[in-house]
Amino acid sequence: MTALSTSGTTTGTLRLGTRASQLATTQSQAVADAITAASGVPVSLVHISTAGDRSSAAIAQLGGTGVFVTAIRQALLEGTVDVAVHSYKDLPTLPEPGLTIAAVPPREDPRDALVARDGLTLGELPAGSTVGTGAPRRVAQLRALGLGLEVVPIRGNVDTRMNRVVPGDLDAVVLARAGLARLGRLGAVTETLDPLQVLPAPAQGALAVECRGDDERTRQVLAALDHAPTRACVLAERTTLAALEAGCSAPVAAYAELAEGEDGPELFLRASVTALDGSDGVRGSTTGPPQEAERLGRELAAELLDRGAAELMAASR
Ligand SMILES: NCc1[nH]cc(CCC(=O)O)c1CC(=O)O
Repeated sequence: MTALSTSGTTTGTLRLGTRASQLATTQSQAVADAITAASGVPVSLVHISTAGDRSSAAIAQLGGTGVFVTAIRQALLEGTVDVAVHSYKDLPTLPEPGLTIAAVPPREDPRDALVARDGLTLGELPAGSTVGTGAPRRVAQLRALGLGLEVVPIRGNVDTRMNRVVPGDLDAVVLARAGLARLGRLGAVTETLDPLQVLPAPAQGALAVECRGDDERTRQVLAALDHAPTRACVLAERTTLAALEAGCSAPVAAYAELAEGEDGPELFLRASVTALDGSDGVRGSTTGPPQEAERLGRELAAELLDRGAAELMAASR
């Protein structure tokens, strides 16, 4: 197939805006390659600097992970780029006027991963061990395990965080397995955390490929990358988060899986809200057809709110 010449540039090349971090450029390049493989359309990467990259303040203080997204979306809306690839879990739950998520590619393993000294697992770390993570959801769930772990707030890119596991610094860090997979760093993982212990963040491991809503040609090109099962799971998880009226920095986890049931595909959705100090929490689950992902998310959130989720989140602020 040959490239059509109706994009924002005269050459037919799609311009894909990306942050300069290694994770962002790696996943952007993977999507760029998939676009070209599926449609023959050439894609060029354009680096964009965001407030989150320029500051080393805690993400929560900068206004949440949305800081990584704003500058990229601005470039899309201004027309300086045609496509953006986001880590889906970093996107605010409110849709952005003028933009559309044109593709949700197949998801990576969404679970969290432990990178610990001496090959240790979570259960093998002695009480008092230091475990680094910046995400309130991970902080709360790690404390709730009751293992006596000392959770230490850290941030920075994947390599910066992994490099903290050295004698005299941290005993372990917890990261998204998907980020390590994309960077080819799975060899450092000492345990993939069971969702029964640490439930992943809504949309963790998934990508959102975004373009302007009125850019029909780009929408059509990107549609070839869409994976309906991933889209349904992410929709269920993010609807739960939105219905809890929680931001991305609330200690909220949600994880949907698709399995083949007797009457067709079944979506199994779990969610939790945990007090930041780990002293209390609520968990719930529901199942139903993937076409009803939004209803499942709303109903699970309503159940958790009934059981005290709002109070847990308020106490965690
Ligand atoms: N919060 C930052 C962030 N946003 C997306 C990923 C990579 C994994 C993913 O796509 O979910 C990470 C790193 C991490 O949580 O360790």
